[in-house]
Amino acid sequence: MTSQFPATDDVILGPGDDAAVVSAPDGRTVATTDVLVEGRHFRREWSSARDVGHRAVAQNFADVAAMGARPTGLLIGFAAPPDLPVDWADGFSLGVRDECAVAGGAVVGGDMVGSDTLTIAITALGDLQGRAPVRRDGARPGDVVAYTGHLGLSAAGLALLRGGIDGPAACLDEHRRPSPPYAEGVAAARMGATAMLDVSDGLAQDLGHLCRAGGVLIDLDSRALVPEPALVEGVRALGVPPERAEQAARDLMVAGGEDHALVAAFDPATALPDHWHRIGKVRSADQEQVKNSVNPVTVDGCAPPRGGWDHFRQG
Ligand SMILES: Nc1ncnc2c1ncn2[C@@H]1O[C@H](COP(=O)(O)OP(=O)(O)O)[C@@H](O)[C@H]1O
Ligand SMILES: Cc1ncc(C[n+]2csc(CCOP(=O)(O)OP(=O)(O)O)c2C)c(N)n1
Ligand SMILES: [Mg+2]
Ligand SMILES: [Mg+2]
Ligand SMILES: [Mg+2]
Repeated sequence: MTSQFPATDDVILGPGDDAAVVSAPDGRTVATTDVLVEGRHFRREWSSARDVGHRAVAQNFADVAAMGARPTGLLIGFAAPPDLPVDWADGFSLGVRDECAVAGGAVVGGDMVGSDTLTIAITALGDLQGRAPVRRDGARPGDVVAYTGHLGLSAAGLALLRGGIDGPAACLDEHRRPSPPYAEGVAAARMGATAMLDVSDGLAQDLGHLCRAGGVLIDLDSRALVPEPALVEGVRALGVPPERAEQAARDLMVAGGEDHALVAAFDPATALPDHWHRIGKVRSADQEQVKNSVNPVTVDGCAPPRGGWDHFRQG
């Protein structure tokens, strides 16, 4: 499984010994881990082995990017039932290899064990290149909130798969192989982003973490949340009537997760990096207000949609 993973300049010693050695020129390494469990995070009927390889890497390197770091190394814990076809493991490895090539990191090690449930536990490393990490707790009142990447496509893709609907491809593809804007994490850090995270659970939910960490509130501007045409198309394919499609798509942007878009706060005097879209503002709050608030994140001053899925269960 390991020989097909190419090394990069960061790899001093790759897989094969008791541990790998990855360079960290400035002495600051970002480390993060995420686990994917069959049935909860992916289904073999909905995603190919190669898709799952892509997604496993993307989910982890998105967290590296969200700290403002450059992806360097990956360690892959692969726990599989004994009857897992060898082809599946090979396909998974190809997906991992190809997503590593996109993100810029390398597989430096891992472990393979037997398990009743197919489970993939990845640890990802990144290089801060001498910068301070962009944390969740740095947003200040008055900051602009902006995102880059996709919002809502993956959630639409999941709803389409659940409904057995074969399209539009842009939604299904984003669910199967999310495309985090890795390089934008570094770009945002260079531009002085005050706080940042990747959207895995849903925009409003994840921005809630940023609010609670920073003791602030965030209000999103619905006019700035412009759904991409493929998302509106996906919502239409789910059976939402045309007059409600735009709003349903916007709700998916706010409530859907797993696209691994990057969302960050910036000082209002800073020009946003290219490809970033302004979607809201950080507001001041007293600590108790934030701690006790069910919805520290609002849209036009109102509670955000609770979840994207309800819309489609109706249809
Ligand atoms: N079991 C755990 N042990 C230690 N830290 C954890 C554990 N689960 C989550 N964390 C930490 O909590 C933070 C948020 O985790 P999570 O919500 O999974 O983040 P993300 O959505 O970015 O993957 C991370 O810093 C993560 O490392
Ligand atoms: C089969 C299947 N069912 C449901 C989902 C939806 N889903 C699973 S986990 C998740 C949220 C993110 O996962 P989590 O494990 O919390 O990742 P993290 O936030 O740690 O990156 C979502 C929306 C899915 N991806 N696949
Ligand atoms: Mg996590
Ligand atoms: Mg994250
Ligand atoms: Mg994560």
